[in-house]
Amino acid sequence: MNPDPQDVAPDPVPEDQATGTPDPQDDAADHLVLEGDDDEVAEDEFEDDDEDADVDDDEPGVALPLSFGSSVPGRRCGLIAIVGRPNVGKSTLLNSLIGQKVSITSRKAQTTRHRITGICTEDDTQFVFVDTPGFQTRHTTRGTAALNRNLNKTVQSVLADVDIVLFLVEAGRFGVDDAKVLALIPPGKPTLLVANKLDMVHRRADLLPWLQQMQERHPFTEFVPLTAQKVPDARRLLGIVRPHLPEQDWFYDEDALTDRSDKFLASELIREKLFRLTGDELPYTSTVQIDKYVEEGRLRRISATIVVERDAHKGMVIGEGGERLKRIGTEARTELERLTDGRVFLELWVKVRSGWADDEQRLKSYGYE
Ligand SMILES: Nc1nc2c(ncn2[C@@H]2O[C@H](COP(=O)(O)OP(=O)(O)OP(=O)(O)O)[C@@H](O)[C@H]2O)c(=O)[nH]1
Repeated sequence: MNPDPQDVAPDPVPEDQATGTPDPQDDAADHLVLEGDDDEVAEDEFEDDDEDADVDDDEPGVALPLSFGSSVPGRRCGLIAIVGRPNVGKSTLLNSLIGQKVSITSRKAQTTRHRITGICTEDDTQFVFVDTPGFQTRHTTRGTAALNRNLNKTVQSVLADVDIVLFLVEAGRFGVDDAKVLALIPPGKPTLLVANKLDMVHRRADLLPWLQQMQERHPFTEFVPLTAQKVPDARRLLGIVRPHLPEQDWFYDEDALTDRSDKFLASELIREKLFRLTGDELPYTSTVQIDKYVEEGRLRRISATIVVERDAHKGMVIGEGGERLKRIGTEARTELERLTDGRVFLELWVKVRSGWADDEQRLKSYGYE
């Protein structure tokens, strides 16, 4: 949804001209556009996205956590990949592992450049699950060999970075699709053989010859039969994974992030920057609405509106000469780029909507039920 043309200044104001003078008369939006490396990226850089010219494709998985090396005694934190052929139960396992936690607070987010699919913090350990593109995609369009090669390369580089791999198969089965995934796991990488859908196996003893064959295929670190749908079963895995994660401080807050949608994540991040950078001045009734969220390859075009209750609040958000709005946008964009491992084009608006918090219709349009 685009901002209502009635409410919005007709011409986008470039970042360096973002106005700091809120219009007291109406709820016209003040507007800021952020793209690429702050001032350095010109609009036309985005024309040739398809060729990924402005995305560093050679290193999708090389970055280490920014907090790499720092350590809090007794704490562990690391990256985990869940891989397996389609339909083997990866999402089910992830859901059972991370449960229903949904709050994000990135107060001390020090993230990897990988796409995070879920985080679980248990006692002294933070488990960070990362996406492996290609195997997470349920319906890939019929690809060319080059595309497949590229996907495989991406998967391999992600797998090279993680601390441990959970290789999911259906207990008692191993087909061509499974073999293709297994072949991508780098030699020497700690890998658990997770035999899922154990509930479908009638006689456990039948698994023994199969297990023997599996051990001949790959030097698995451990064999874990389970039913991913059963939460205690899944969570037993955490204890097995834990010793494989390095001793270092957590990358995220204890109650951090989930696999909520990227759009939700974007609004939460902007909201977080908004409140952090306005301190106690801004009432908590202010909110952020995502008007547009478009993915174009690894570029995301995001348009968001900060909705405040009074003109005075609008001034606080914009700051002198637009400085504060610029900082909110820059910080949100930078973090979104890290989290999505891509480029972000962020457009920010500020609008006054008196009493929006009491207006049911608007609450709905801002994503509150
Ligand atoms: N019986 C049984 N079914 C399971 C189990 N785990 C997952 N399933 C079912 O298997 C199907 C596929 O599960 P998903 O979690 O979507 O599998 P996925 O590997 O994420 O699939 P893709 O997204 O296609 O890669 C779903 O119908 C699940 O309900 C299990 O432990 N037992």
